Amino acid sequence: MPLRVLIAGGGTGGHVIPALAIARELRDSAGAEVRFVGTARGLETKLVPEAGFRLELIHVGQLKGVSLMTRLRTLGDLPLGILRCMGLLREFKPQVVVGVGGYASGPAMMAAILLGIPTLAFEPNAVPGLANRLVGKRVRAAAVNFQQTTRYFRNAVVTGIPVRKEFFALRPKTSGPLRLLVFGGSQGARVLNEILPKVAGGLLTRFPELEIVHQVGGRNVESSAAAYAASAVSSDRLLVLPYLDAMVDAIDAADLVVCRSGASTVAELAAAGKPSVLVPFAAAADDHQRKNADVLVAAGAASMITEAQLTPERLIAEVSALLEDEAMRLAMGEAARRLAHTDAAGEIARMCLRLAGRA
Ligand SMILES: CC(=O)N[C@H]1[C@@H](OP(=O)(O)OP(=O)(O)OC[C@H]2O[C@@H](n3ccc(=O)[nH]c3=O)[C@H](O)[C@@H]2O)O[C@H](CO)[C@@H](O)[C@@H]1O
Repeated sequence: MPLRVLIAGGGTGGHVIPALAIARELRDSAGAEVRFVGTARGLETKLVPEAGFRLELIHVGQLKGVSLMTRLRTLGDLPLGILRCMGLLREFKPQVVVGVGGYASGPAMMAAILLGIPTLAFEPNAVPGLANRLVGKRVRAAAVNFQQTTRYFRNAVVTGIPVRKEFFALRPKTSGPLRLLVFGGSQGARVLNEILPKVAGGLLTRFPELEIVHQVGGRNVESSAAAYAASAVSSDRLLVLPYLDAMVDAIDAADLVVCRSGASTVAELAAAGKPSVLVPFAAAADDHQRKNADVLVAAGAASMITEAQLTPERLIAEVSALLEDEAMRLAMGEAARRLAHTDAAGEIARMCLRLAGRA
């Protein structure tokens, strides 16, 4: 009988993308049948079917950044969400349930715990989000990215973050046109969208070979185009995009990346061995993007500009210094690569097999 694994959670790319790396590994190396549980408003509705996995939807309201009424309603709906997950579990009969954090993760993990199905939590950030904090001490095992995170869980192992295998195959870039890649998280980043139009013109003039590719987020294409127009930046060496579907290719083609320091993003930069200028999202819970960035900076793999320090002058200075210095970029890329966890997906898949008694 094939191994069956249910992966629960989603919301942003930061939850869904590592979940897909785990799912592919379970399918390809263990022949497992993997299904997902998510909610209709998460990025899973796009990415999971595209990757060829089945997605079940449950209704879970929001708890963070919403009114008290909405929070109460979300809590009131929780038992129904758990019941619906228990129904899904009885039907699919997985031997393991993996919770990756985000909306659907909490009810699905609670349902699995109530039914006595082995659970594994995955937590990419230094301090777990709400869903994982609630179930942390009741899961059978957990896979985390930081040593300090192990204390929130039972049987936690530092595996690192699973990223798409293709990132590891990228080689340092030493030819082709000079390219700067700028992106926010899966939704873009407002501070980058505001500052790039103020620095792009100067950079394009200073580096006549330079191309800039800027991912602004699905909802921000028009406002960003207007901001570039207002700054009189118009060039066939500037490309503004809503979302990068082919992130591996985009990173491969870049000499330097300016981006946020979400957990998967920094794991991918490490796997790809790519130098970067990181601008942590200051409002992230427990300032966790800063912690993610600190790890790369301490290793000489990236430079960091906090939002408080972010000015056009500072950004131009950091980016120009790196665009001018290929040796420095290559050294940073090598340092990044040394931080990569090369087998996180494999380790997590083997943890699932052990929990299912298949090791
Ligand atoms: C604003 C916020 O709360 N962000 C959180 C969210 O970020 P976010 O969802 O941005 O998370 P990550 O940086 O972890 O991952 C983004 C993922 O989206 C991919 N990508 C991004 C842009 C694009 O155009 N195309 C594309 O494929 C990246 O390659 C990466 O795999 O979850 C992360 C993991 O819990 C947290 O560390 C972040 O702090």
